[in-house]
Amino acid sequence: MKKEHKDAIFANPLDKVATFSFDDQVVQVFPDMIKRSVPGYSNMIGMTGVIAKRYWQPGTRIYDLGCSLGASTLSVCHQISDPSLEIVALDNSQAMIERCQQVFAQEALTETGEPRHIHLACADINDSPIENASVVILNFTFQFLPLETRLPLLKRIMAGLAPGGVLVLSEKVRFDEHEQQDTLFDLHLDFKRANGYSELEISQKRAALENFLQAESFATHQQRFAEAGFAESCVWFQYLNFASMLAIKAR
Ligand SMILES: Nc1ncnc2c1ncn2[C@@H]1O[C@H](C[S@+](CC[C@H]([NH3+])C(=O)[O-])CC(=O)[O-])[C@@H](O)[C@H]1O
Ligand SMILES: O=C(O)C(=O)Cc1ccccc1
Repeated sequence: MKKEHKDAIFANPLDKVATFSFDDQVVQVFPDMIKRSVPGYSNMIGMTGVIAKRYWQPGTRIYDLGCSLGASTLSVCHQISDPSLEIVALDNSQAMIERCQQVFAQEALTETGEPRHIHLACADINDSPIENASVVILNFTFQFLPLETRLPLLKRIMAGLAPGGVLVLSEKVRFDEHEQQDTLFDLHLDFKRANGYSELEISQKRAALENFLQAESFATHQQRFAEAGFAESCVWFQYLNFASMLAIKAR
């Protein structure tokens, strides 16, 4: 395994903070960055595999949309040992896909050491077919999609899911009540400080994410799930302003 590098991307003053990009530099430090930035990340990833095990229907696929370095796919592989399982893992960052390919070659193996059936591709999830799925995972990806593409994507996911299938959606969320928003937002900054990020790193990253990561409220997510045709949705995890939801298609 390649050594995991510490995230210091925003540690030095930048003349101009460019919009965040999932480039080579981010790929190098991504596991460290996401663990130190997203409260509850490991819990949500770990439980994603457990949820997948309950909802996966043999003969159908699992989709990991915005797979980055494949953490959700690996969680699924740890929980579902059936070698017939087919996973489609997509990301539109070529740098992520190249590194993810190495991770899967080393870690995504069956009990007998064979490679798992994973279709890994560099693709925009907004123009990729979603077919014959029983589990669709969007772990911290939906928040980066342009707002107007969010409902159309959920409708395509709904259409590609088998009856009784599930969507796992993990996101940064925002709150309509100002006090709650301020409290949980400030505590997230404290979470980052406690994980060793400096004020400069925090403020430069915040500038880089402005208008790029657009968090929405639980109410907005719930309304959209219903509009896309999901029979049921719920929040199954929340840690500060990060949460994971399930949306289930009727049987
Ligand atoms: N339109 C798009 N099409 C495909 N990929 C996209 C698109 N937009 C963004 N991405 C990809 O979505 C990923 C988001 S990271 C996901 C973490 C992973 N799920 C994890 O649980 O470890 C979360 C984060 O960095 O906060 C990046 O790899 C982008 O390239
Ligand atoms: O760092 C933040 O403030 C976040 O919202 C999470 C995040 C984590 C990794 C890449 C981009 C955003």
